[in-house]
This record gives sequence, C-alpha cells and structure tokens, in this order.
Amino acid sequence: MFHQIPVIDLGADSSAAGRRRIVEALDNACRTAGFFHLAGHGVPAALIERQFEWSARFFALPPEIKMSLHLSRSRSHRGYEAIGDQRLDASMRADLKESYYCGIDYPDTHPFVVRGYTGYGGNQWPDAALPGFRAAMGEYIAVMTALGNRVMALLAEAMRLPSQYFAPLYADPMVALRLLRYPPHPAGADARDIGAGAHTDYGALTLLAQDEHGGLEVQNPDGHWIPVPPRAGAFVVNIGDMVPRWTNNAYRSNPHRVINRNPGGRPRYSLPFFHGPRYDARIRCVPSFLPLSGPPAWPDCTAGEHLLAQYRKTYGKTLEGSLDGRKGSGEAAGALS
Ligand SMILES: O=C(O)CCC(=O)C(=O)O
Ligand SMILES: [Fe+2]
Repeated sequence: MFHQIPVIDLGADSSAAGRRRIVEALDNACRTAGFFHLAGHGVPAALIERQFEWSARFFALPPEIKMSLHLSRSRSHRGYEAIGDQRLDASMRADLKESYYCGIDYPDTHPFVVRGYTGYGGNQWPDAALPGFRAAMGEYIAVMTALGNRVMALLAEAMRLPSQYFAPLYADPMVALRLLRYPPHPAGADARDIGAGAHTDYGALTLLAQDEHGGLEVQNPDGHWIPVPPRAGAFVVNIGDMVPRWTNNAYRSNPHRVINRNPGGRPRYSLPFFHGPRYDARIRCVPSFLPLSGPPAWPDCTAGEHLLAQYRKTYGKTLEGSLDGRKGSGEAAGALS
C-alpha cells in the first residue's frame, strides 16, 4: 500500500550501480503507486518555464480564436477543448478545465495519415494570434519524446527485458502534448464539481509538469486519495493502461484526479505529455510477465485500437463526429480489427 509518491533521480544513471538502483526503484514504483517524481532528467528548467508562459498566453486568447481551433474540427485529435467538453468521471459534473492538444506535425503523405489513424495528422496552430507558439511546442515535444524514450528503456530493464525492447514500437509514435488550465472552482461548487474527474491514462507513459498549486491526487488500493505535491524541477510520471497489458497487471495504471483547491482563487496550469507507441504496435504481455499457465489477463490489441476505445468512453457529443469519422474510414477500421 502506498501513501506517498516516490522520487526517482535520473542523475544517478551514469554508474552501473546507480542504474540498477533506478531500475529497482522504477519496478517498485510501477507495482505500487504507478506514479513517481522524475528528478535529474536534464530538461532545462527555463524550457519548462517557457512552456507554462506559452500556455498562459494561449488560454488568454479570445474565446472565438480558441473555438476556431476546436478539437471537433480535427481529424487527428488536435486542438482546443472548452470548459465542460470532457467528463472523465461519469458520476461527476463535466470537468472544470480547458485544454489544447498538439503533437508531431505528421505530413499528409505519411502512411498513417493517409490511412486515417487517429492521432496522426496536422495540428491546429494559432499562428496569426501567437507567432512563435508552434516552434516552441515543437521544441518541447522533441525534448519530451527523447525523455520518454529514455524512461521506456529503463522501464524495459525494470521488466527484465533488453533496454531497447520497446524501441521498435516507438518509430512514428503517438505522442501528444496537452496544455491544461483549471479555473478556480466557482463559489457554490459542490462535491460533484471537479477539475479532472477520476480516470486512468490510456497510453504507456505520461510525463507531467505541474505548477506550484498542487491538486493532483492518485488513488491507492484502499480507495484513499494520495496527493501528488508539486516538486520543484521534477516531472510527475505515471504509467497508463497499456503497461498492465504488457505486465499481466503487475504494474499499475492507477486512477487519478485533479481538484483545484487553490485558495488564492487562481487558475492551475499543468502540461501532460503523453508518450505512446506507434498506432499499429501490437500490445501483448511481455515474455517475463507471462503467467506460468493459461493466457495473460489481456488479449492482444494494437495501440490504436486501445486508445480509440478509451477516448470513446470519456467524450460526449463533442467528438462524436471526428472519432466516428475516423472509425468509418475503411483503412482505419481495418487497422482496428
Ligand atoms: O493536470 C494534471 O495534473 C493531470 C492531468 C491528467 O491527469 C490528464 O490530462 O490525463
Ligand atoms: Fe491523467
């Protein structure tokens, strides 16, 4: 049972003994909290700071500009979603957050774009309103993709696999950067108002920068909500639903939620970066976690198939058009079977 979030410091990575300790700590963290603070990661503090500044500038744009970039206009799950567009926990009110998704700009000629795979395609950039934004997001996405690859190599070792075991699944990966802004909860908010309802993440890794306000909580097996307090200079990393599939449920993708308790009445900002395998990657139990007899808990699926199923659960009408549109295209449907 866990009551706090462990810290893993990549700074110790340079010696063999240090790496062994990191890998052991990672194995432990993934079997318990499924969350850890990642320190010593080498991403410059100034780069992260600049991301938060861009995010604040983006959300300060007039509503009509943000709405012109709405997610529902995208074939690749990129763009803006307004407060209330997503309800992560069906027993609560719609989430009190606004967000913006962007990712690698895959060209129209890329085979995955041609096939209509969700998550692949162009972005909706606010180029006219925010010059420089696109380049800054691209730089951050590249840095975070590299960090995600580094963590995946460590995760492979934690699973007693060669460190490059997952690397082939990460050519043309599904990665997404999300900017999030949580307004203060309104006066008169009740127990069903929430910033982000309880959910698990869908992919493999999430690497999150959060501001100094806190509000993120992860549920332990007792049902208690454990705070994930801000830790200066560290990312919060958590594993998503693909990892229990790889490990026959030994590694945990735990529910988490956000409540903006911020007493100063100010918004909370966070920057999750979702780092997942390529769309057509087969997700199956790895050899070191296969049960002694019988099939593993999860049947094989592709990464894309898994993600689409998860998205459909948490979006209401807003995304019906775009997601069903993808599903309806012959190529995409073929890839999902
Ligand atoms: O804002 C946060 O701290 C967490 C966001 C989150 O859980 C998500 O976007 O999946
Ligand atoms: Fe999440």
